[in-house]
Amino acid sequence: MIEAHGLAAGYPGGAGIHDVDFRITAGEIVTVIGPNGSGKSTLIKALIGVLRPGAGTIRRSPGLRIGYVPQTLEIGPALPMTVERFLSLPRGPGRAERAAALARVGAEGLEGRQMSRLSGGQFQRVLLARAILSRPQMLILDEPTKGLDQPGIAAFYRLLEQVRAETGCAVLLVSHDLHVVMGASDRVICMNGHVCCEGAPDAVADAPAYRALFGDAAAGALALYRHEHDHSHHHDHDHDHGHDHDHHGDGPAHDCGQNHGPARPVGGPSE
Ligand SMILES: Nc1ncnc2c1ncn2[C@@H]1O[C@H](COP(=O)(O)OP(=O)(O)OP(=O)(O)O)[C@@H](O)[C@H]1O
Repeated sequence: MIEAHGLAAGYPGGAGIHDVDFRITAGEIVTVIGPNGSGKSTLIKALIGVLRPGAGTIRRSPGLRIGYVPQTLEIGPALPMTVERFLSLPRGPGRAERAAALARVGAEGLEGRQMSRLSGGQFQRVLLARAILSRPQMLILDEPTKGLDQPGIAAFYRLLEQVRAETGCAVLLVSHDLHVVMGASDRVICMNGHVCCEGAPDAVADAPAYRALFGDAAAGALALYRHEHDHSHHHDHDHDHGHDHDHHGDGPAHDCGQNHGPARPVGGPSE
């Protein structure tokens, strides 16, 4: 759906990403992880075309419909806007379509509520409802679970899996929720200015670059992930969420070490 080679993109002063090869295919859930400032949002912006690459190539499937959920969207009380109004801008889908989108993301009945008065989890669901209204072939979400508690994060990931299963859309997301990411992604891309390592969650979890970047957080997330994984997935090809982790790159993670790019010491996945 999207393929990039030798991609560099950034800002005056030199911050950004370089030498990134990337691809995502139909129906995949791919998560980009990495420390603060490691270029995750920059990669997303380049892929969706709001940031012009300084080098490399990006190819998108012709007519690719992308539903984008941005990292931040401030709608304060100074800007009164109901959920219904928010969903009807700018494309103007019909009332039934809006209600169906809200129902699909588990936010039914919120139409009349003010956006500024939604809880964090409700707000994220409404953003997702808006993104799926364009019937995207790919959903791109930049830290959609920021500010949610653990059950909220897990529920949101289950929701993404459901939407993927129902619509077949690919999902590309940025996240700091290491242990949930490991359980819910087909493929993980670990960034630090460039792609440090990538592959199936198991393979990335074992990659030295991943462990070097995330330190103790990596070990903790891995232990939790493996524990949960043992109990919740049976690899029997009968999952109700319609995918199988074994389909996607179960070889060793591609690991190009951690001596390139703007690496800086990090104590954990988020500040
Ligand atoms: N608009 C901008 N102008 C200048 N520099 C920027 C801009 N946006 C981001 N940067 C810089 O580019 C680098 C990568 O930022 P980016 O937002 O892609 O990181 P990130 O991995 O998404 O971080 P976080 O986890 O904190 O959201 C950082 O050094 C950041 O300071």
